[in-house]
Amino acid sequence: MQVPLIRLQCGVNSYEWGKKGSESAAARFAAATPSDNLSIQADKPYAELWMGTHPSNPSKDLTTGRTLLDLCAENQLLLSESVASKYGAKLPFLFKVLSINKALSIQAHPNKKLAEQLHARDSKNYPDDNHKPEMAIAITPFEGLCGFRPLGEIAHFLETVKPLRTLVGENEASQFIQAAKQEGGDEAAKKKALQTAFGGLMSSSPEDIDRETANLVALAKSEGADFAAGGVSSTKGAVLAELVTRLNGQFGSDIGIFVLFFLNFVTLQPGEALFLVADDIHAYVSGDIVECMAASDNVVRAGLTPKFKDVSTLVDMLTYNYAPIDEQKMTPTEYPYATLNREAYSSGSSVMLYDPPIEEFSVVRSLLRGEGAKATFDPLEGPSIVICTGGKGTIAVGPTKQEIKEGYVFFVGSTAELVLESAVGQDEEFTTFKAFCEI
Ligand SMILES: NNC(=O)[C@@H](O)[C@H](O)[C@H](O)COP(=O)(O)O
Ligand SMILES: [Zn+2]
Repeated sequence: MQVPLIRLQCGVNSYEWGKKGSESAAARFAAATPSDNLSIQADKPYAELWMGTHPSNPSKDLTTGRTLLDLCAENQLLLSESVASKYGAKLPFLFKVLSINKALSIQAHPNKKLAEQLHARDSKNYPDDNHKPEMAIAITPFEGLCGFRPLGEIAHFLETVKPLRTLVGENEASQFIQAAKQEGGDEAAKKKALQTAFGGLMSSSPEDIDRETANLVALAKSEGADFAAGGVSSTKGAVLAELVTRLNGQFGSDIGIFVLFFLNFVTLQPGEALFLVADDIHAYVSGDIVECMAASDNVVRAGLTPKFKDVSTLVDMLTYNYAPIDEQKMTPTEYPYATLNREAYSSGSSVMLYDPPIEEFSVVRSLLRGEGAKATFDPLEGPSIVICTGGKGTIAVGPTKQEIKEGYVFFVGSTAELVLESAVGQDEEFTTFKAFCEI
């Protein structure tokens, strides 16, 4: 049976935070594939390229115009028996490119049980009954807020940033500081103190938020590097001052600006990654990323957004885990199921695996450097989606070979032996990301 290699036409969402026009990688990548309903407008934001079978923006077979969802429903072998029997006749993951001009919402994604409840209660705002653990891999330098800071850092900010302490509340702040400074101590009590302090912040009135935002921005502008008493080792005062003024410029007076002091500020260089389990609080701030997640579009938001906010649900659902920045990052490993040819080895090409601790997806990034560098992938018992984010080459499955360039997206059916070959110059790179599920 001929295993299919299907060129996909993928949709792009224009959320307000997306980069504008052709500055957006999501727009450029979408425009690389012929489409009768996409013409990039210079002043329009293009936030997310969606690759997959999610019904909100299903990818289509470029040749026939049929959705990948329909093709998988018709022939579950495209997914493999094991994947289709566990996840149904659709991809278990949703694969995206995000191009971020201004901060995404302060958000978390509900776990499976909560997703079912929210979907049953409010399917308009919660379109799926599925969890949404997600992984982000930087294509360009990326900034994000991910997970609660170590408690000592939050205590430092409550002691040194008066507008923050005012919004949290004097009692909640001092109880938190006391709990945070206890050596050892009861972990559950510390998380409870964190939830009380964070809940105090998030229940601030609009008048208080307006007043204290003005005070916070004035301090950030006047104190600069001395802001927040110089900050903490992971986020210096000058960085915080710049972030406060930047977010204020993007959103005006907003409780999300104060959440900065509770969450780790993470920067990723291209190829670095982070993984967020369900119920982990985060807000991406800038950069272009590849993102992969379980098949769901459930977002619980609480700030930095014009969209529907559900603050009480967010405060109640969070794990209140806290950890240093490095524990938020993922370390890729060499992918053992790809064979590089001599050109690829000698040019320093790489095939790296990003493998989060969940079943629905993993991602492989291939960097093939110079003409003729080639990677041959062992067949997978499951579906894959491949996107080229830089350079050009060919993609082949058995006797079927096609050209692939920046922005091209392909679906690769189960049990395919996939071959990627570079067609770039000596010192250039042919970069692809492949999301897949194999159980
Ligand atoms: N962390 N990234 C994600 O979860 C993306 O997949 C979501 O689609 C975005 O968060 C959506 O952000 P807004 O709701 O527009 O603020
Ligand atoms: Zn998210």
